[in-house]
Amino acid sequence: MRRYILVINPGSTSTKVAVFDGVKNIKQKNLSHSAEEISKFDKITDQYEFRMNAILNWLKEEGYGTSELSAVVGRGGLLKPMPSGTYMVTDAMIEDLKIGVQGEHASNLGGIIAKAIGDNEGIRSFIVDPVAVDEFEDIARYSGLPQLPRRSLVHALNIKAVSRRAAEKLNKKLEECNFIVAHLGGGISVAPLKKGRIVDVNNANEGGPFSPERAGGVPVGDLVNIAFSGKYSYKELKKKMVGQAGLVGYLGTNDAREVEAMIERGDEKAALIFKAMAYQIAKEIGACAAVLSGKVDKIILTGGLAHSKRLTQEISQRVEFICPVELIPGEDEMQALAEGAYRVINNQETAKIYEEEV
Ligand SMILES: Nc1ncnc2c1ncn2[C@@H]1O[C@H](COP(=O)(O)OP(=O)(O)O)[C@@H](O)[C@H]1O
Ligand SMILES: CCCC(=O)OP(=O)(O)O
Repeated sequence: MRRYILVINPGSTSTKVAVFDGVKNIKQKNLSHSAEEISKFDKITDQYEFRMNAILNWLKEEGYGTSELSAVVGRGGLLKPMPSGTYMVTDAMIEDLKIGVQGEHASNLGGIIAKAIGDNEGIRSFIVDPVAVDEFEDIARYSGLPQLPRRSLVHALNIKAVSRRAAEKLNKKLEECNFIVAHLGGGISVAPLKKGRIVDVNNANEGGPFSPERAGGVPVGDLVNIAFSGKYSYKELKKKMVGQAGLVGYLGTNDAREVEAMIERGDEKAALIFKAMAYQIAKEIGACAAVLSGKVDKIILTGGLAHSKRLTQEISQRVEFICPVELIPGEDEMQALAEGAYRVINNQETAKIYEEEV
């Protein structure tokens, strides 16, 4: 009997799910979730059943049973800062994913769902290059307020995967390249890669450019004022910053395709907001060029939003003075997750243990 690897990738606007035969993607579905659908849930862990059902229903529709799986691999979440690699999902990891030790994000469900399915079938579950991967240089950790160090929360999985692909095209090893990668998804990470290491990033959950549904960096004094205005509870304000801001806040949708349709219909506000998002992304790329002292081999635009010509042209015309811009729309995450699990089940690599690494 053939045995498959199930790949689960919960993002803020979607759950991507795929079945792999070895490292070959044989079936994939991107299940999109509207801001309205997601906003019903108070906490990320409350979405467990909703996302689990969506995955199991899809598997059933496609005619696969969980008994045909050899391993389950999920996108890892906001765990403690950790080195990159493939990790076994352990009980200690599950505890931290449930608490959300570095915050709330859909990717916290990746390991939780993977382990539930894996344990049920008596097979192994893994995560690969989670968003908590931390390769910062020490200089990047200072924020200006000693109590609040800057943190590495980043689309590490896709950033590493597309960077490997871009390095190959240059006939170089990743460790020989300096890249700036802008992952443009539900959240946005703009990261300088120095010799293949993510030495800084805006923090996709809390800073940098605004994104389809996140506020990004906002004026801090004004944020303190509204936090103490009595208008919002702690929970309401946290949720607003990561789920009801950005494109959702200005235009009521997290779907860039809908925003483009509004622009096509002549909506001037939508056009200006979309341009403003591009402007902020370009500005962050400029900052990364300074981190790399201008020695940049390539700027890479990736993630779902990199499908938008309007957005990538707007960004490119502001940054192509730095170096060539390459578009890798969508993501390599599903492939990277499957390959990470495959290397371990084929004994080419040993899975790391979370509690030994953090
Ligand atoms: N073909 C497309 N053209 C324009 N925008 C797109 C396209 N496909 C996806 N997007 C946008 O990309 C964003 C989601 O990116 P994605 O990387 O899938 O996010 P996540 O994994 O964080 O949920 C959404 O705003 C979505 O509307
Ligand atoms: C917290 C960083 C990861 C992130 O923002 O992922 P999505 O774009 O999938 O929401």
